[in-house]
Amino acid sequence: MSRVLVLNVGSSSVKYSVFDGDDRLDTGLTERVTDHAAAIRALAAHFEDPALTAIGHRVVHGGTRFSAPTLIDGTVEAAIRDLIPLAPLHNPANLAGIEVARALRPDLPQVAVFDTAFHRTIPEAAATYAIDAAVAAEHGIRRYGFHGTSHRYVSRRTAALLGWPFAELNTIVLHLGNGASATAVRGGVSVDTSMGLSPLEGLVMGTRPGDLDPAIPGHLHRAGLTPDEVEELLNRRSGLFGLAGISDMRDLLASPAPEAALAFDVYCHRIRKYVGAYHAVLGRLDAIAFTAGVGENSAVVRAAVLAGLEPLGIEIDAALNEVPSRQARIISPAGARIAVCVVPTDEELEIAAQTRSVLTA
Ligand SMILES: Nc1ncnc2c1ncn2[C@@H]1O[C@H](COP(=O)(O)OP(=O)(O)O)[C@@H](O)[C@H]1O
Ligand SMILES: CC(=O)OP(=O)(O)O
Ligand SMILES: [Mg+2]
Repeated sequence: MSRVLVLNVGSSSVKYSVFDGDDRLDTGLTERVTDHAAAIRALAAHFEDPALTAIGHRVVHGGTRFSAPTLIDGTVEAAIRDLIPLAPLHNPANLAGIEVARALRPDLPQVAVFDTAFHRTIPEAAATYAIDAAVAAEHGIRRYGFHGTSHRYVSRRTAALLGWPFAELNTIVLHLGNGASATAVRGGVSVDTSMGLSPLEGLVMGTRPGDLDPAIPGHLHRAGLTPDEVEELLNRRSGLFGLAGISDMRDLLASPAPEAALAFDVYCHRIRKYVGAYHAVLGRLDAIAFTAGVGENSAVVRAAVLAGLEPLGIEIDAALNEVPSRQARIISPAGARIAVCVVPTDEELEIAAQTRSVLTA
């Protein structure tokens, strides 16, 4: 039996799990992380297990080069490093995880599982930005999409929950964590997603704005901010934090400040827009799945996002929505045309399976 340690280093959290096959032997979560390298080093004891056979890593940006899980060597590590400008909150932290793992267990194979991989199926019409085609080609400017490991896992779990073949179900997955993204999944395949070249586009997040008028960065630059200051503003001082000074949804919901109420409204309005857009992209919509920290735990957010969408066939049962549970579950009324579900993501389980698939291939 192969034993795999998985590291999932996100923008605000570090998660690890140890699996024997699909059995989770151990798991842990550090939240509200600012120093990722220190949070990873604190896990050193978990790397020492002599029964480990591999280490699997979540890596956020894989560019066009990686569409499958990949055994990490110096060349792969350099490629992940080259993509840092496109994922400045994530790829450095993912590399820190790889470096700590290599230092502690040079004897073990390490595998990278990329957030971008699931989205390599997005059609050109959705992946192409309407700018000068030669400039876009020269600079690799296209929609890559992120959280793909989660969108893949959750869309498959949603099909299992509903008893539908994965290859026939059309789903909108709303991954609402510190980073957040929406994906339209048609028959098991990602056909559009809200994050783009980088994990900045789309939904409002803890510290990132999501969609913006593209004039804004240039306007701020001409007003005196350096390009690095604009990047910093957009990655770390926007989103819920920019609007209300609070990036964590639990704290935002507990705040009585009017800025917090506005931030909540902006956050939910943006998600609603994407639900409508992806309903149109899919044509026939069968299911909406809420996942990740906010999506799994906040009944208030789920209710606000979908309120008033009954004319689209989208409805939540208020009592079912409020039931606290860690299980995948349906929260739409019995007989609803579109199933609304809460489906806990498990990026670590998916990364462990993909890690094993590389080593047994
Ligand atoms: N009970 C809850 N109610 C509302 N939000 C929650 C709850 N539990 C966690 N969250 C939110 O989930 C977000 C973190 O989600 P998570 O998926 O763990 O993040 P990451 O993007 O770092 O992986 C935070 O904004 C946190 O406040
Ligand atoms: C891609 C991304 O935003 O990831 P996270 O939600 O972990 O920050
Ligand atoms: Mg996450």
